[in-house]
Amino acid sequence: MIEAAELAKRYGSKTAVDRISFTVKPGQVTGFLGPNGAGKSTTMRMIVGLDRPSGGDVRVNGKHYAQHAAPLREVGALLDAKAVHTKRSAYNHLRAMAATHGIPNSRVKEVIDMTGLGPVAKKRVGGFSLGMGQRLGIAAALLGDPHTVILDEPVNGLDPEGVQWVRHLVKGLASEGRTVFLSSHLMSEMALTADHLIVIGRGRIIADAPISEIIAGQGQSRTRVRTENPGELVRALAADGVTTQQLEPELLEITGADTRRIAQAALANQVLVYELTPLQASLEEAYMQLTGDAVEYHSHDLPQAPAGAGAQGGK
Ligand SMILES: Nc1ncnc2c1ncn2[C@@H]1O[C@H](COP(=O)(O)OP(=O)(O)OP(=O)(O)O)[C@@H](O)[C@H]1O
Repeated sequence: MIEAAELAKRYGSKTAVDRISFTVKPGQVTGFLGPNGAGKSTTMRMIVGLDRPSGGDVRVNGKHYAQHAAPLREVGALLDAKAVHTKRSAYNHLRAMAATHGIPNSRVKEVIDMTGLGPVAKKRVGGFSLGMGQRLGIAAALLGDPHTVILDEPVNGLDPEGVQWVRHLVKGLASEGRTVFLSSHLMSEMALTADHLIVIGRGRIIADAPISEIIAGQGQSRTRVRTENPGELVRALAADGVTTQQLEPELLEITGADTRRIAQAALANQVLVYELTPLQASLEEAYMQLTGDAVEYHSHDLPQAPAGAGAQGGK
């Protein structure tokens, strides 16, 4: 269990994390989601004592990270996959870590097997690809067989097989009752991996809920309607403050009214409707709606492309 209370971090005049409170529970995968610069890495670094909070508090299983007698057995973290001595082999790197924490060599072999590093374990880490470096970082995080696992962007640089492997690994760790906290800016990946989401933007928590609730709550109900008399239906619904968009002569997309209300309006006005389809917002749409105001670097802040550039494909 990770518990943050009013946790804050300032760098000079910049507030990276703005008095956030949240709990990461055991037995499920909690995703930590947010745009670039939202404060995810800073928060994770404070959890493991690598950054000192400017305010508030964060504890793992009731104690500050450094107060644990054997922190590596309590919390395993992947924070910066590149922070490894490049001249050592993966095996020697893990062995050195294990030796300083009283972890037996047999565990080193176990995590090498778990992370698929076997074939490259004796090679120098300096020559590792980004994906191999990520696997080594995850192996190091799991070395102490910790109750709590914190992974900052673990799928960064992994190929599709690697992404799937991380997904199975973290779900497996959670099913064993461990606390798993995982950051990403990849919505699609979170939808497949996380049970619960904490969404952060500009250092503040925007949402903290089960993933299903985030999807259901954010996407305003939209319905696709085919009717022989769209004008009449639009008039009937407009009176109730509902927004409609006519996509084709007999096709409407209606926002802000559920299917029952649309059917009632159609019945009351004797309008024939021959399709009524609720449209669910994708996680991507829900995320864009949530973080719309919280993105630090908007793409449209970039200089405009010259007129006509990139316009191919338009109809
Ligand atoms: N050491 C530092 N000194 C000054 N500012 C910092 C420092 N570390 C982070 N920041 C700033 O704090 C904010 C949060 O950064 P952080 O790296 O925690 O975000 P993030 O959500 O992990 O982003 P990303 O997805 O890009 O890694 C950013 O605006 C960043 O520029």
